[in-house]
Amino acid sequence: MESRPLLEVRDVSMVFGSGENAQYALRDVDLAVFDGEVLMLRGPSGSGKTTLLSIMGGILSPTSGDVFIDGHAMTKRSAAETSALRLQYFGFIFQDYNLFPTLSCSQNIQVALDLRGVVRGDARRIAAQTLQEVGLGNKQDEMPAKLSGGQKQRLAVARALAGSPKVMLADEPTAALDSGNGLMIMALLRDLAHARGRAVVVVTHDDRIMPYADRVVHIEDGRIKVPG
Ligand SMILES: Nc1ncnc2c1ncn2[C@@H]1O[C@H](COP(=O)(O)OP(=O)(O)OP(=O)(O)O)[C@@H](O)[C@H]1O
Repeated sequence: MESRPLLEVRDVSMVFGSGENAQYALRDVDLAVFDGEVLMLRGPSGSGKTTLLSIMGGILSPTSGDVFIDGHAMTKRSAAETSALRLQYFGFIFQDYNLFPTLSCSQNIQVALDLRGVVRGDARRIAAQTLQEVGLGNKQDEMPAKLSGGQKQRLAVARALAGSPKVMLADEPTAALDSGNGLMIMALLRDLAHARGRAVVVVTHDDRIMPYADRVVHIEDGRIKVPG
């Protein structure tokens, strides 16, 4: 039944340091992610989850192995080519929001669209629309400092959504939020996967959001743990 994965990690290993200080963060990892699913990555601290997420999105280049997005190799490319694929296919959400503090909510989204070559009038319109979608329609000109934690994360989600990513990668997106806000963020991400057929990968320690997972992958000591 399953078609070609949207994102595929093939035999990826990642070593930090060299010689006596070499440390394997990931070993021989294979993972396929399909459109329409929310995949959660779990595992103890230091097991390699963030490293894997960063490699999936082309933020880090693996020591060996390959990553494919929609059939395109992300690895063994120039930094400029990887960056272009990253912009075209991925959205990112982080625990600490990573907003631009000196820009308004709308401008935070518009700069992300500007990077993708969207012209200013369109960027303003898309920003307004995505803010509406995450329930911040009345905060367009507000500065991020004036928002609550939940609102800041919704703005970060809106910024990532605005680029219409095929894959959303989220690193502990609910860790700093109370339950209500955490569940609201997950509802937005699940809707992205289920209603719009995108893939969502979430690194999390947060038991409260586990009901939102379509699939859970466990990582230990840099390896995918096979169930059973
Ligand atoms: N830039 C780096 N330089 C050196 N070692 C690193 C680097 N990034 C990660 N590591 C090491 O790689 C291993 C995996 O780290 P990673 O952050 O991927 O784990 P994690 O599962 O996301 O942990 P946590 O749940 O605590 O965020 C750890 O031993 C970490 O110390």
